[in-house]
Amino acid sequence: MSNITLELKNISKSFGGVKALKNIDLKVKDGEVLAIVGENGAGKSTLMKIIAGALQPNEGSILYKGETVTFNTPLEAMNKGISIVYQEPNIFGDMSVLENLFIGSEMIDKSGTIDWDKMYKEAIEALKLVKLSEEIISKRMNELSIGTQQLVLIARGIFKKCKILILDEPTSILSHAETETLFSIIEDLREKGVSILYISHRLKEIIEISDNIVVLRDGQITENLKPEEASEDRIITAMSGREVNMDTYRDRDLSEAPILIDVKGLSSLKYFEDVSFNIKRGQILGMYGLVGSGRSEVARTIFGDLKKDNGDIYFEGQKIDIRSPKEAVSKKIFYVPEDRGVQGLFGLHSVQYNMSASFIDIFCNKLSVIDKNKEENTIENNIDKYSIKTNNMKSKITSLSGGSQQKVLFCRWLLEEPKLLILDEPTRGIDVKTKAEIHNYIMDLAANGVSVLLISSDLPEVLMLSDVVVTMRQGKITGCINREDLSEELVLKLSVGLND
Ligand SMILES: Nc1ncnc2c1ncn2[C@@H]1O[C@H](COP(=O)(O)OP(=O)(O)OP(=O)(O)O)[C@@H](O)[C@H]1O
Repeated sequence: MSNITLELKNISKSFGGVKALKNIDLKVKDGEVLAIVGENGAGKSTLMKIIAGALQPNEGSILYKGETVTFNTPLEAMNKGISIVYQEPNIFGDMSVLENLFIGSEMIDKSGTIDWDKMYKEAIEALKLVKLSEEIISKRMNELSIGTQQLVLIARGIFKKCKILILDEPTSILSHAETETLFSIIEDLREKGVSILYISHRLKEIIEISDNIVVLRDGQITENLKPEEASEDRIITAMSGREVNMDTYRDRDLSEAPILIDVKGLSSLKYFEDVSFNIKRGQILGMYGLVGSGRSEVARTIFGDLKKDNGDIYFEGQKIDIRSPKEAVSKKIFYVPEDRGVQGLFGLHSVQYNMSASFIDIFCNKLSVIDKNKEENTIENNIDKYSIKTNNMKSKITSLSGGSQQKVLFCRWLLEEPKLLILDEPTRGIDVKTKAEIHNYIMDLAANGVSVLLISSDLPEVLMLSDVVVTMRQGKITGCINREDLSEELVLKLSVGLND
């Protein structure tokens, strides 16, 4: 058939003993939006990396526009019209948007020097495709929000003869408005005949935008669904092979619960100002705001990772002055950060090291010697409990799928029981089944008296788990809504300033 852009035949890929993909057959049509779903570690990213030339299969062949091809590098694939945009923006932060757009494919004039004028003109066109203004062209990438960085990378992927665009979990870091923009970009591309391969754990959006849904489980395709026949439950069952209970919130009466932490007029002037809220014992306080609203910085200040300029924090009724994360941890305030790659994980180390890094002393005997058996049994149990896909606990953390890395980080902070657990985007990149498990786990912790500060851009998650929601905008608190008054509309209005 002439309208098949890409065909994979019998593709397999192993990493050591892990068979990441087994005999994959897949066809992608012109202008098709094909969603790829699966649990963490199912093989989605590996499959996409093979199509984009970042990995080579052990077996099988790829036909692109009817011809058998081998891509040895992503640049080779990109030059043929296949681009990939990864989940975590792969940027050169100190370089300009212009430089990032052209890195590796700079334009050279007749005299052999870089033709900045020509590149600038093309950059304007490229940014138009993703609805970004040319004003950002000279800015450094790390001056932009993470969502805008992602859109710049999408612009880089599509503005030159793009035939296939692969998006690996694009919306997990995009704001509501940026997600809407992305969907309209996808619509434009579909009309131009560009095929989109779209990985996401957000099933609602998949049903909304895709033409077909392919379900991967343990490296194999288990189902091929049309969105009109694919309810969220059906997809989840296909992904996990069993039904998952997504119903989480349990009503609790917290009227008598004492206040654990009382934040009064807290400011860190570069990021936020005059922030006040309190969290009771066993209460989940959701903090919602657009990227850049100052939510993570509030969390980092409470954790002693950023310096406060003004305001007070009372913890268990006592005024405290936390000047380092170490002091916070000693008070049983734990923080699972947003950006696992930069802030959370030790990339050169094993799963074991990464899981026990913060609380190694709990495995020590009276002589302060690490009881290896105790440590390894605990790690093994967690790997099992959270279905972390890894060869074994000695594997390097970076060999795990994104979702499994996140689970390791989460487990690390639950080795000891916190009093206040700060979770910054706890389920970003986590599959629906594990997400439901983590939600249940958060509810269990709260039921046992742990207070939770939940920062999340996943509005349904915030609405489902929180007893109270605080909204932030441009470094200020714009609202505090009790559970009985919560609605998606109200939270969004307050976080974009429509209630001003
Ligand atoms: N470079 C690597 N070295 C060793 N194992 C790897 C490597 N890359 C992936 N794997 C393994 O291959 C399997 C599939 O991983 P992959 O990243 O493709 O999953 P995924 O479906 O994209 O998961 P997620 O949703 O968590 O991102 C996992 O078991 C993972 O640990």
